[in-house]
Amino acid sequence: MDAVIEVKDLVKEYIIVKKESGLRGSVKSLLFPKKTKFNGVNGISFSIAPGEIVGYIGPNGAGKSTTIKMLTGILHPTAGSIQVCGISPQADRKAVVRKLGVVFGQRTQLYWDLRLGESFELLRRIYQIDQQSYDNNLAILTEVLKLQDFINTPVRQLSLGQRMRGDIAAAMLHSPSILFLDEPTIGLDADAKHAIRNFIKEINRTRSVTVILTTHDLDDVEQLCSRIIVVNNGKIVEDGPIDSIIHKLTPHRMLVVELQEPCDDLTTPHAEIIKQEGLRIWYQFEKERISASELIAALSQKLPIQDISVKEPNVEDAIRVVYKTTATV
Ligand SMILES: Nc1ncnc2c1ncn2[C@@H]1O[C@H](COP(=O)(O)OP(=O)(O)OP(=O)(O)O)[C@@H](O)[C@H]1O
Repeated sequence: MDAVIEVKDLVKEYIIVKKESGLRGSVKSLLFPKKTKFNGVNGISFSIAPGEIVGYIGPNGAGKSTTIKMLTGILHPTAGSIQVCGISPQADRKAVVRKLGVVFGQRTQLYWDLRLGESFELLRRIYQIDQQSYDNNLAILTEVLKLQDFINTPVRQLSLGQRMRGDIAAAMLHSPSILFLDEPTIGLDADAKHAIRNFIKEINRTRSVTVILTTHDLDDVEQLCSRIIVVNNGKIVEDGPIDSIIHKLTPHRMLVVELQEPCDDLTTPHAEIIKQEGLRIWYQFEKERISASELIAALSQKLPIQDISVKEPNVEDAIRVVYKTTATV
């Protein structure tokens, strides 16, 4: 199937002014600024198929927002090419914007002084959405995002969770086929996160909306994304299905053993003890070298075991490995 987003060798160069220390340094930098070039995004390529939910993740300063801003036409790339539904955002931003819904968790596209419903109405006029599809969309969005209790509240009086639901509805009013979400659950309580995650799943399932999500909340990633693209220092360091990235990066599993009574020798040649608290011991083992059941059998021979559990590595364990190994690249 043809990609809805195709990015090739994307580069964004920023010019930064290096400040010298002290008052004299500050004055000197002001009069004779020392400019250096720096690539916030440094040669990124990927393609996204229709209906995918992709987590675009990476540590602070990795280049996520810079990429999203270029995809939505806010920033101009220094080099490389972008196609969104076959259109370049640089060549025809208006046409691309019609295909996109964009939500920046830290900012709002709603109007502070208007009621939420009035903000939507204003966006209807700006986007020139025909009345019937607007009415249909608003009815669905109001129900799924549970907006009815605050649709007549001025935007400035909305709580963060209500405002975020309003912003997501605003981004979906013109029925975009692609939704960019930048930190959509930041600062929200568990209920609001749940509502937003459900909504994302729902629009993806029922309308095949393609979703690109940047987030530091790995629960978002685990619950929503089938694929992750991990960026660091402006480059892609991993791209693929979550399960295979976890499998590749975390060859270890954990066996947690609870003993009936203290024992002198807890060691085994098959696993490493990485933590002990009272009668509870955490053994780390390589899943390629020994299976959990073989390790349990070996330990049962020598230890009086009360209880046992196996902990599988999750996306957080894998991401920690990526960030650690690419921090200084
Ligand atoms: N306008 C700018 N001028 C100069 N440098 C910039 C500018 N915007 C971003 N940068 C730098 O480019 C790099 C990538 O920034 P970007 O905002 O894309 O990161 P990010 O992955 O979105 O980070 P975060 O998770 O903190 O939001 C960072 O080193 C940042 O300091």
